[in-house]
Amino acid sequence: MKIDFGAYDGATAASFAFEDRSFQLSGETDRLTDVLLCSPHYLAPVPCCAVTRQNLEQGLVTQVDEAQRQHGALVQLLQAQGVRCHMLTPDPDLADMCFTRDVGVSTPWGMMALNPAMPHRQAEVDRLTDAYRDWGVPVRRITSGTIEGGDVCVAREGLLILGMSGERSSAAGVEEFAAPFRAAGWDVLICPFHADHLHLDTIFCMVDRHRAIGCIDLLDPGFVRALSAHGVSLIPLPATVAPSLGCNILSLGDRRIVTSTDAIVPPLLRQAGYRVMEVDISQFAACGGGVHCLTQPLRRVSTGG
Ligand SMILES: NC(=O)NCCC[C@H](N)C(=O)O
Repeated sequence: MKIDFGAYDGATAASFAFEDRSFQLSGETDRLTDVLLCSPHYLAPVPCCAVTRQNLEQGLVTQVDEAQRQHGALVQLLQAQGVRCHMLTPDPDLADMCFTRDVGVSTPWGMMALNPAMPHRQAEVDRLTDAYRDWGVPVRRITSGTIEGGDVCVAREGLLILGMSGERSSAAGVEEFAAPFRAAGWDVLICPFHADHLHLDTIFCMVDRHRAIGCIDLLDPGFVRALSAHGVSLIPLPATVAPSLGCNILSLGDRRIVTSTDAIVPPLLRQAGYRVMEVDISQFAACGGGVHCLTQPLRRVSTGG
């Protein structure tokens, strides 16, 4: 039976025949087939993270038209790469709703709605679960502590990585999220980091099953050792790329990576043999989020690489 699922039509949800509602993924760098986004129609700077606060002090005013243009270009790039883009309807009361990454995560056992620490982001989860209910997508919800998707990295089959600054993701939230993974025998690495960096995905992202990029000076040394012990090598980045969201990349699988336009990260990744596609996300970076934050992968398929 076909169900209707919101697909991109420029700004709002539209009808799209979707035959399989079993969203799941087991690895952050497997081939991306479906992703959830939300137009930045109501994007506004909220002084809830260090980057936005600093930009506001310097007079930041968000340009929504330009944000929509940049977001549209990201969607077009994803579609051109064969990724189905599904859209949440933006809500005028939810200024950060375009950062879909933070409110839900696809797991090997289906969709998990998260529990953001920031009060102004909590209603985003209700919009997400409403949409999943309308689309017939089963979803479970985190109920204890707080956890935001920028701190979740389903690295590869058998390895879950979670960031925990204590401000956005708490020990209780992290443990509730990790429980089914631990029960299934996955290794779980927890990376503590300073809350100024907001989420783990601003300082660490996987680029394939055995390689990651990371701001080496901002990562916990114990975490870096544990990565190495799990066979994950790190391409070290300078700490300066964190606030510009240069480390916040999206793997499409098959050695394809979407990055922001940046002088450091794209050349490093190309040199390492990846196909890099750059997009201008300056309007979002000013509000604390990059390419990874703007995308909630729904399904990835393993290609065995
Ligand atoms: N994963 C991410 O790092 N998401 C960016 C969220 C930015 C938003 N202004 C926030 O502070 O929640």
